[in-house]
Amino acid sequence: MSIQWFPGHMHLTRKAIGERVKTIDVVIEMVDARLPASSANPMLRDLLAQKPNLKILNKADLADASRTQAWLEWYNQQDNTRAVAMDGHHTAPAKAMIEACLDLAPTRGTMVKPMRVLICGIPNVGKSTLINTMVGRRVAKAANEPGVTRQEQRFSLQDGFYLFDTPGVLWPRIIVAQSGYNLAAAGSIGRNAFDDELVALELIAYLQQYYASVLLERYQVVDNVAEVQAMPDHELFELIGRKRGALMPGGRINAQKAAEIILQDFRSGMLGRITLETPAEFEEWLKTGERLDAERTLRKEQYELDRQQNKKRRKKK
Ligand SMILES: Nc1nc2c(ncn2[C@@H]2O[C@H](COP(=O)(O)OP(=O)(O)OP(=O)(O)O)[C@@H](O)[C@H]2O)c(=O)[nH]1
Repeated sequence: MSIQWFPGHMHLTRKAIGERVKTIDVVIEMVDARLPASSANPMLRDLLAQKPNLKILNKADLADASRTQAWLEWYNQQDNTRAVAMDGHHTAPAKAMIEACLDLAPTRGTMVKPMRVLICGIPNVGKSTLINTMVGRRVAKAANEPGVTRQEQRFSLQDGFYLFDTPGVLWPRIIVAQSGYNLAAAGSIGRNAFDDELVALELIAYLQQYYASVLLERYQVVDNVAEVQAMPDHELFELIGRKRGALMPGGRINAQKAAEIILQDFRSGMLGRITLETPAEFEEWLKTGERLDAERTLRKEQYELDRQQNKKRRKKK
């Protein structure tokens, strides 16, 4: 699936982060606990390599608790990195973020040497919500549409602790195919950048494999888990659409409407707590993605070389 969503302001964001990070003590990258690796930003990884890093797995209330635990362990094994999981609407876990930053940069956090923290994350991951929770009132704009945060803002969270907010960012290229589907399923990429039906089918296929009982309970279109697992994904999709009234005149399935119902059920948590990737799974996807990407780059270079040679030949004639 190719994703055509890359607003121009993201180039500016990259530049702004590069500048800002020079005077920053800890960088927080907020990711979506339902898809931690897919919602991380490879561009940030390079920009921020030298700084202590706090990963916030946000929307943990929507994610599978045991998988969240596995991700926290995976991140906490990495150098210079801590990870916490939270629901950005609640104050107590949000405060854990302050503790984790002080742990990562123990010499900062006083009036003389204030802690300067930068919070980054892809659009819609929940940065504004967390800032509003931390500050105790609505200072950052939160919305259920990607890309609402724009200007950099600075917030004082307590004496000697400053939080800088950056505009929403996304990478220019998604190397892992599954990441595109997972981001789309979670609603983290702009509408019209993807095909809802395709995304819903991918989601169903994944749920059949790992969360079949969730599909059984929510939609009750077959009698047991084994039937959910055995059915081709498009047949299950159609049964769900019919059951939920996604029909066109004449009784044909309205695939767009069926897809929207399923995606909305996932996004709102109506399907239950679900995580779309594990650390081991993502490592596999990444290997495949990087191999395909290297092949694509090679093909592109070869094409460019051929083009240059043809041009020279034409000139000689
Ligand atoms: N269930 C749940 N929803 C959350 C959580 N945090 C944020 N949300 C919701 O996610 C949506 C996006 O949150 P924002 O705070 O606007 O996200 P943002 O990262 O500031 O987004 P941009 O402005 O696009 O950069 C809103 O509908 C929030 O209510 C959370 O921990 N759990």
